Amino acid sequence: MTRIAFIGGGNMARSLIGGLLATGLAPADIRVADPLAETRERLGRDFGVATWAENRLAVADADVIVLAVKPQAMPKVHGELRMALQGQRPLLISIAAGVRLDQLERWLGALPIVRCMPNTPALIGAGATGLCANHRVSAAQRAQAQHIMDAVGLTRWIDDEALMDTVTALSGSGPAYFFALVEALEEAAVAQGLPRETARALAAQTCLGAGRMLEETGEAPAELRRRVTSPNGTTQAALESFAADGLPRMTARAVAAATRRGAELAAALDNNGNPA
Ligand SMILES: NC(=O)C1=CN([C@@H]2O[C@H](COP(=O)(O)OP(=O)(O)OC[C@H]3O[C@@H](n4cnc5c(N)ncnc54)[C@H](OP(=O)(O)O)[C@@H]3O)[C@@H](O)[C@H]2O)C=CC1
Ligand SMILES: O=C(O)[C@@H]1CCC=N1
Repeated sequence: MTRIAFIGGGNMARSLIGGLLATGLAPADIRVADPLAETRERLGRDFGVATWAENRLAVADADVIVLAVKPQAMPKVHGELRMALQGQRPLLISIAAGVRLDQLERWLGALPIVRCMPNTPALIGAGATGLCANHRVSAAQRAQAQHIMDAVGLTRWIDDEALMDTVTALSGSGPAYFFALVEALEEAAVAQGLPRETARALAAQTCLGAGRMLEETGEAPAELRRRVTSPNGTTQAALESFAADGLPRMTARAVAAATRRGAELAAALDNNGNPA
């Protein structure tokens, strides 16, 4: 039995808790700390997990602690946890964007730490998570972290921590890019006269269908794209328009901006955990 304590009960904690419970983990093995009474009540109601207002109470006797707060909340959290964790040696899992392993060690002590970058589809078991461990993480703890993240979707270990900001920019933020594309497709179709509900349903199902084809056929995206694109047909007209408007360059710039932002979030915390 693994007791997992979540620090922060927001969007990502909800996604992970929902996914873990769906795989059979007992609600009694999950505890959550969040400052907001309303958030705690909702977690208790929706998932049947125990909640606390104080972080130190939630982490007592936890085997795994998941830090699920915004990077900006880290200074407060590490101040509260450092004392509480004296004499305890849990596995720490941080999902905070940008925050580096060396920073977490400096703030929380020489603990085994896995830095993860999941995404919100974890809520429906379709998450994608990159994981990166410090040298204190044992093989058993590595398996433990992977087990938790496997419960909510696909996992990949990232050996070079510097690439975790890239993972964040790709799959951490990525669901929002696809939602934005579905929104844009919906708007384009509505502008041409399609009823909104129909436009949204067709756009969303197309996104789902394309994703499932990638997964189920194992074909390269370029090959699947080629099969949709009849010579001189409608798809070719649209793809040429995308190319003329610089879709690959736009995408590369967006991913670079998100990657940079991850590093900035960490740099802002470098002053002993306090915002610079
Ligand atoms: N959202 C996403 O798609 C992803 C997010 N992440 C990372 O996950 C982390 C959480 O993001 P997300 O779930 O979206 O954020 P949320 O704001 O939804 O959740 C964070 C929660 O932590 C609570 N909190 C704030 N301060 C403390 C504290 N001192 N102790 C305990 N809890 C506290 C917040 O309460 P209150 O609201 O009252 O401040 C809030 O309920 C971030 O670091 C983010 O980078 C990673 C992958 C994907
Ligand atoms: O936008 C953010 O900073 C977080 C990290 C990845 C997804 N959401």
